[in-house]
Parts: sequence; C-alpha cells; structure tokens
Amino acid sequence: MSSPSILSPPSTNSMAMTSFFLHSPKTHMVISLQEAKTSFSSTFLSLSVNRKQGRRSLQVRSVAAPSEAITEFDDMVSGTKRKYYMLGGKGGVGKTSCAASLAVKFANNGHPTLVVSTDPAHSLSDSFAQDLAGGTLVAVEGPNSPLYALEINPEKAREEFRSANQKNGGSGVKDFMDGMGLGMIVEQLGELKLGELLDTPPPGLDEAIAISKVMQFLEQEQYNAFTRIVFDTAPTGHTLRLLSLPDFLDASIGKILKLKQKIASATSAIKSVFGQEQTQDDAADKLKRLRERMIKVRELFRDTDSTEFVIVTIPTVMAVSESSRLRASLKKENVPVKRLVVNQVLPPSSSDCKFCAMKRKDQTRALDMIRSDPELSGLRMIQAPLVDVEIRGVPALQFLGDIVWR
Ligand SMILES: Nc1ncnc2c1ncn2[C@@H]1O[C@H](COP(=O)(O)OP(=O)(O)OP(=O)(O)O)[C@@H](O)[C@H]1O
Repeated sequence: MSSPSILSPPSTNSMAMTSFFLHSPKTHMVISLQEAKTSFSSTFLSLSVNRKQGRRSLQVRSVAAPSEAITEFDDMVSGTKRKYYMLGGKGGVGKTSCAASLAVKFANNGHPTLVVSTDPAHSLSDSFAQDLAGGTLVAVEGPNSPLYALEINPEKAREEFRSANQKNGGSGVKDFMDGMGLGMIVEQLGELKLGELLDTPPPGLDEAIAISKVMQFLEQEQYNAFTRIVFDTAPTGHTLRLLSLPDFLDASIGKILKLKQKIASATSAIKSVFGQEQTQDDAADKLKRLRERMIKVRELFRDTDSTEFVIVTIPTVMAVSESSRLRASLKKENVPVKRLVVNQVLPPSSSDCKFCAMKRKDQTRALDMIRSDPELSGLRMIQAPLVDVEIRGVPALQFLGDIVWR
C-alpha cells in the first residue's frame, strides 16, 4: 500500500526543495513537488505514498542527514533546565511562524513546551490551525511531546488589573477622601494621574501586564513541567518599551508611595476620630507588584544562561534597518542575542521572471546590508526560504522548523 522512498540527497549545499499544500492537520499533505534547487536545508524528506479517499497523498517526515554533525539546535535542545526563547521583530516578518515552528521542534525533541503569545494581534491559532484562544493553557495536537499554547489577551489583562485597582484603591480612595472633605489630598491624588495611567496606558503597559501575567502563571506548580518556553512577542516597539517600563514605573511608583504615606496618616487620623475600618489594598500596592514582576521579566530577558532573544527579519532595507535598531537597543539593555532569522528569502532559481529578478536583487542588497551592519553582522544568520503556500498546521511548522532550527 505504501512504499517509502527517499528523495536523493542533494549535492553539497543544494537539495530538491519541496513545496506543498496541506490537506490534513496531521501528517498527510498533498504535494505539488516543485523541483527548485535551494541551499536552505540539509533536511531530507522521506516520502511514503498513500491512497486515501481516492486522493494521492504523501506522508512527509524529515530524517536527519546520515553524517550530520553536532548542530546549533543540539545546543538549544540540550539539558532539561528550563530555557526561554523570545522571538521578536517587525510586524509581519514571520515571528509567529518561527516561534511556532521552534515550539514544535522542541516538543518533537522531547521537551514539554509552552508557546506563549503576548502580541495583541494573536496569530498562534492561525499558525497552528487550531483554536488556542481563551487565555488559558490549550494543548496543541500533533507533536510527540506535550506542547501547550497560551494566548494572553493584553486588553483583558489590563481590564482585570484596572477593575481590581478601582475596587481596592484608585477612585475608591479618591471617593473616600473626597467624602471626608480632604480636598487637598484628592488634588494630589489627581496629580498622580493613576486613573490616566490606566485609562490611557503608556505604550508597552499592555504588553508588560501580559508578560507579568505569564510570570504569574509560571510561578504556579502546574507549569513546572515545561522545559522550553517560546514567546511570540509583539512587534519591535512594544518589546523595547517593555524593557524600559520598570524605570517608568519606578518614577510613578516613587510618587505614589509618597502619597500613600500621606493618605495612610490622614486615614488613620480619621479612623481614630470616627472608628472606621480602612482596608485599602490600594493602587500603589498593585503597581508595586507589577513593577516587581517587570523587574523579574527584565532580569529574565538578560539572563544569558536561560534566555535568548531571536530577531526575526525579512530581506528588505526597512526590516533590516529596524532589526539593526532592535539589536542596538537589546544590547544596551544587555539582552542576549545570538541568532538572526532572515525569513522569506527567494529560493534560487535559474529562470526568474522580471519581477522575481528585481525582488532577488533587492533581497541580495538587504542581505549584504546585514553582512556589513555593525549590529547584525556578528549574529548567526539563518536564512529561511519564501515558500509558495501559507505555513499553517503542525506538519508545515515542522517543515519550516527543520529548515530554520538546525
Ligand atoms: N517563509 C515563509 N514563506 C511563506 N510564507 C510565510 C513565511 N513565513 C511566514 N509566512 C506567512 O506570512 C504571514 C505572516 O507570518 P507570521 O504571522 O508568522 O508573521 P508575524 O511576524 O508573527 O506577524 P505579526 O507581527 O502580524 O504577528 C503568514 O501568513 C505566514 O504563513
């Protein structure tokens, strides 16, 4: 029924590149074999032909090249101590696809893995072609070891934070003080701009609260099992602002704490007169906890032993320039970066159309720019080909992962 065959190994640095269309979430794919010599992968494809529902389908699994030496991925996969991989870059370059493909590869290599999205425009569900929404752990079907996804909704996280804050402090304190005729302190509270902070949060606060939420989750026992955690982060700007957020919160919280002391002494004076109970776990405490978590996040981002930030880009001048700025900022923040994934590189072809030839010229220029960029040239460049179908579902992510993560 099924007859396995192996595509002949490529001559050095080139192989038969396979483009395909998925028709099942598991292992079966309808293949339109398109011979294109590429230098992207040393992965070999083992094909077994099945006849299923009258359709010709091919089972694709990647097998290691026989003489494969120790690879960089071996380094990423070795050890059971928990490691974090944060993937970031400009919008639309393929962060989610790369993050999801890395998560699948970790899981297929025996690591219970968690893939987290803190990007407000979640695309993990689209990428895995499974519904992973809901803000809780959801099992991803397909990989050999447990793979779970968590899509944090920053809007919702902020709402939770805000309503807790309103209940326990913030305007509660304000109303209380107002009622007591302590106008002066109310004015000072106004100056704190607490309400404003939460109504029109500074850029990056959403992401900060989302990541803080992840940190909160990770402190729970049920998360101990995960040995690899992959973050699909929000586009560049948010990530950078996130890193500087503890400083921002420092400034606000300093002010808040000072006022909190004033309020505490005023309310205890009131209490002693009226005998009222005043149990305000106020906004300052909430923000203080958020700040503590942010500091933890910042430390985590900087921990070379457990964390790596992978920049994902595409070969265009704009994306490369942004990646260079990202790398410079990450360096300033001491965030370890080793790899640069250049996604959507045109596969080599001997018969380019005019459009493709122009595109290729542009890409070559952008790739040269990377090689001579002071921020990017020191990184290990990984090129991933532009494939002619959308990368969706576990088998496709596995395919991409075997090209990118080697
Ligand atoms: N190498 C590739 N070849 C072809 N299509 C690709 C490739 N990489 C990603 N794509 C496609 O590009 C689109 C954007 O990819 P993806 O969602 O991974 O990007 P992103 O950087 O996470 O985007 P966003 O910033 O909007 O979250 C998707 O449709 C994905 O399937």
